[in-house]
Amino acid sequence: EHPVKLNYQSDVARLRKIVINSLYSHKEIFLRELISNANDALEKLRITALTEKSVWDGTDSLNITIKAVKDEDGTNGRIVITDTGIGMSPQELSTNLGTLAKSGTSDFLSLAEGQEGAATGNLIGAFGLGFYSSFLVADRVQVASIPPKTDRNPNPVQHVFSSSADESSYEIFEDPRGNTLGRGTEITLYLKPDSLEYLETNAISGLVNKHSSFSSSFPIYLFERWTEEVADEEGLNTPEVPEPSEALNVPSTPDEDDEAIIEVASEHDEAKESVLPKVKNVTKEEWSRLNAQPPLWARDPKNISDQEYNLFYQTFFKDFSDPLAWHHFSGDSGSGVAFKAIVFLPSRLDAKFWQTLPEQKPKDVKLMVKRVFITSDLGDDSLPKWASWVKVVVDAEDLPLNVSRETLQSNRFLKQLKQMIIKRMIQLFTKISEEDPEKFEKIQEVYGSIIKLGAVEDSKNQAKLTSLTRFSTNQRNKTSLDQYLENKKHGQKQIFYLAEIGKTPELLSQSVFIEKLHARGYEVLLLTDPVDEILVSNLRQWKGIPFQDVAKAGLQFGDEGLDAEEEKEQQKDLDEKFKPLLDWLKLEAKDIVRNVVLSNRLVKSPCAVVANIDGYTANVQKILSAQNSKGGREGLMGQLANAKTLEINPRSPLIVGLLRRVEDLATQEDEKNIEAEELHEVASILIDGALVRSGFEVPDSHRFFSRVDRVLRRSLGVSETAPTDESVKPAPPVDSSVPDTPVTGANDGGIPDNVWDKVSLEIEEMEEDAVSHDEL
Ligand SMILES: Nc1ncnc2c1ncn2[C@@H]1O[C@H](COP(=O)(O)OP(=O)(O)OP(=O)(O)O)[C@@H](O)[C@H]1O
Repeated sequence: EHPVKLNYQSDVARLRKIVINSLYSHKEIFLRELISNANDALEKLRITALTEKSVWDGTDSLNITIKAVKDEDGTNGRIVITDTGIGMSPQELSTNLGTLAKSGTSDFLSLAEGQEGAATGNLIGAFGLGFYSSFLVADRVQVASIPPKTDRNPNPVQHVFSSSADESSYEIFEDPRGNTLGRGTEITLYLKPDSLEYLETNAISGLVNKHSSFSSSFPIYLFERWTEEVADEEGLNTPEVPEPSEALNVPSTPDEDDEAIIEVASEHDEAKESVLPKVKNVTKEEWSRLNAQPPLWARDPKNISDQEYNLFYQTFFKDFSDPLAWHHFSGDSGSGVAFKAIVFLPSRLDAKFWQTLPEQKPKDVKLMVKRVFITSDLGDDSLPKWASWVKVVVDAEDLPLNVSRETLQSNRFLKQLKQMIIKRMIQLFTKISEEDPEKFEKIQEVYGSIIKLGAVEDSKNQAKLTSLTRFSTNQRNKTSLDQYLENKKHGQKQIFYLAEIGKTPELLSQSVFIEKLHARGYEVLLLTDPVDEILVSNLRQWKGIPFQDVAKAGLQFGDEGLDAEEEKEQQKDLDEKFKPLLDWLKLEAKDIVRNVVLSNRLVKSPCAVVANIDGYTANVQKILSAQNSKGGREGLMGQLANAKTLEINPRSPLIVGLLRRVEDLATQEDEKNIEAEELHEVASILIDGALVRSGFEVPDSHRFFSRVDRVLRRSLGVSETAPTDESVKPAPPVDSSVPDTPVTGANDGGIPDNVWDKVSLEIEEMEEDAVSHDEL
């Protein structure tokens, strides 16, 4: 049988290129990926054997072996990774390794191709690049494989898949060595000159400990060979181990019992003690078990270092960055199922989390039973959207092992599991908030909005989650609602807040609405996150104290009743004094606001527009008009839009000046017309200015600016009526003809002009042809 040469599917070629070019700094992951494939193949064999006894009778061992082989001259070498798993037929070798069957691959590829190094690393980490990571360290890879005997395939034949890193094709041929494997797959990596460090067994055992001790529940053995000096005494000769077999040779199935070899080593120790021994060099070898430790989650947290957790997390959840925090615990579900679990908070959210929120489903809650992975789909008992990003491993002790999806779904354990994960997440957040302010800041950065979303979504845990929310205020950067209440002033019966989406807290803190509150020392929450205002209107109150939007009517400091009689008198005088201005402004502003009052919230600014209780704040109006532009609800909008009040500041000189002019107006009958026109304009600008200052839009910006222009003219002493010279040069007359030669110079320098010359020459020749044809 001749080798068959086949071309890689184009996606594979692209993926291999990305792997080779951009993952260089992560090249060590090849081993983790190949071990994880071997593990999957063993798992598949075991599961197939449940229904098809002939593939595995349960006696021979299921394991993974790794052997590094140096070339004779020591310059090059290869690593051979073998498993006794399900194996592949020649067709499977071709479809599994020569094509990419995964959905979403093309999307992934186009994403990865637009990114550099580290970013690609993250992407690929999330994607899992499997077999192709071989080419990070190998310039040639050979995969020998043979599936188990079955009724349909009673005489399987071992085949080899062979490919070089720089070729766009691969070969498949019958293994000239025959059926050396019996069953399973053997991958031989011919190492690149820059990857020869992996020929050292220490490097391999280091990597397996680092990345793979938790990625396989099957034993992993490493072939070790070393030279020792032993006493050269008769009868004590240790026979030399034969030299390593030729390429593609298979290591014998490792002895499950390593003890014998250790004994040899102790003999050597004794020998060393003898006086003047004759020594000779003896080559020794053994298969040593690498992943003897139980999986991390099954161990005692006391004996696990942070670094181990980090590495476990990275390997298990394929995330290249460390987790922000974790919680490792064991328990009993209450329905009698004992389990161990670790809840991890990743250090960042998926970039698309918020855009894809409506479809969010957790994909990293991994349910294991007795250390064997069962599912990460909890079906109906899935976590709520706000918590869907959490990464969890749960290992239950006594659910039936081969639970099907149906029985899983109806299992009480899953319902309890969901509650438990949420509970532990909140506990973890709370603990960090109490014990580690620095880390809590990081939590706020990544999960601040998520926690608020949770408080809105999850009514059962609303109080706990709300306690964990933090807000900027006019006085400090981050405050909890409880801290806010601790800081409230005597008599204060409202939690003051101001909301404007997309503004910075710094900008918000300069709003007219908090001028007086700020000057008097009251704290105001500054809400800039879209979910902030949703949360506040959802909560309505915290510990019995209602929230008060300071851009709305109804604001009370709470110490009004404490004012001295004298102050009340003063207020009454002011009301009386400004009555003419208030009445006049009410008429002027009747299309925009429902009322005009003296303000108790302004200090410096002359005026502001405040939404009535039933009206919309500028923030809400913006959201609504964005929605409204897509149709509907105009009537309500219009009606509620002027549910506003114009507040004026009686202490502002501008307002005092305006009062005086309005009073004069009443007395000076003769000049009334011009004067009234001018004042009308001032009032319009003042009202429009108040709207803008308060975050609203002016109803007609064109009119607004022509008024401003007129006032500017007046203050510059320029005639208000002097016309602007509006004459402009008109465009040339209509010309509908199409140029018969392309306009030179119109090609923006992209194509040189002489090319156009040639093109037009050809066009001319063609035209001549056409003419002569007609004449015929
Ligand atoms: N050691 C092996 N034994 C049997 N089949 C294997 C082995 N290694 C790979 N395969 C087959 O080749 C396929 C492709 O492997 P590859 O590593 O590229 O992707 P994957 O394992 O499916 O995905 P991922 O690496 O993201 O988990 C596997 O799905 C499996 O069917």
